[in-house]
Amino acid sequence: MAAEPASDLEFRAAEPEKGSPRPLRALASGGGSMCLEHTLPGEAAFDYNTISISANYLLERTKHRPAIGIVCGSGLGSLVDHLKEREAFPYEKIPNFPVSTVAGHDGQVVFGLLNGVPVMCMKGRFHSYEGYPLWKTAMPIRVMKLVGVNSVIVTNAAGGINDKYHVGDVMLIKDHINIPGFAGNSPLVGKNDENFGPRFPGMSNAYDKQLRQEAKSVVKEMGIEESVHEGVYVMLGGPSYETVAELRLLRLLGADAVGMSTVAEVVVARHCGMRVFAFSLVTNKCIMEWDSDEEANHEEVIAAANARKHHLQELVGRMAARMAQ
Ligand SMILES: O=P(O)(O)O[C@H]1O[C@H](CO)[C@@H](O)[C@H]1O
Ligand SMILES: Nc1nc2[nH]cnc2c(=O)[nH]1
Repeated sequence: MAAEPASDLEFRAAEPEKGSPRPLRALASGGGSMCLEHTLPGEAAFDYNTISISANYLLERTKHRPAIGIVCGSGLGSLVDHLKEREAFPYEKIPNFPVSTVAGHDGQVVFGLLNGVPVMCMKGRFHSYEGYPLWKTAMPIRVMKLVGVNSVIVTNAAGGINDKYHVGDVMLIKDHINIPGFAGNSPLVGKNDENFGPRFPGMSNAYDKQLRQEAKSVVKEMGIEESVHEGVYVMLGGPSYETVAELRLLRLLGADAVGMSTVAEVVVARHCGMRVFAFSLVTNKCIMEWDSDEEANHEEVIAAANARKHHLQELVGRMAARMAQ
């Protein structure tokens, strides 16, 4: 008699190509609430029709018709806790949607009114270190697009590389460095779907200048200029945090803050013509000295996000109101 699998997940080897190492796939064995898919790098991205199924599922169930989307970073799910007329959809109920597996990422699409403005929020995002290919980490952006969203607010928790940055500071993102992209790992790899955008999208104005100006004026209104900067975000794959040598290299490259998300979402949002406003909350100061005994950890990331949630809720709320004008 075959042995029962020890858990919900059953690991089995996929058929390898001749001469290639054996990749492992984790498949849901059925009945469990979690479906962890370790997809292979070459797997084709969902096409327009498949994404339409996810979007239509939501459109048929929500009364809201948002033009603004919000992606909540680690520990920043509370950004959407005060929505009025809230309607929440767990990721596992939405057809074709991935599931969140990281602490601080709840796993719900939440619709509602933020300062009277209809918004669609991702309370929890996906990362490549969870086993998802980059196109799948950014697939919710395409769902947003088909729901009617034309501008996104993307948030994240990040380590501060710039030595002027302190824990709790906000960095308005003016540009990014796409390290996975340097190695050909992009959410747009594969056959281009012209329904979404062109084969070769430009990225030199990824972070909308006008929205950054609006954000600076909001920050002034809120009286928090001292703790807000503008800078460059660098994305690495994670899940390990950086070594001191890596952080020194990233500083030399011109990065001000480092994380493991955001860039794929922004690339996909720009590919399909959305306007992007993005910011990082600095949740930890990167350790740039070899004689330091400190180490970055996810608990401090979540704690720092929690400590600043009220300011960030206000920043996002005020930006949504301006973006809707
Ligand atoms: O980028 P978000 O999702 O905010 O989270 C950041 O925090 C986690 C590490 O603590 C990583 O997932 C990193 O990317
Ligand atoms: N890569 C990376 N991601 C983070 N997310 C929050 N802090 C950090 C960090 O220091 N490094």
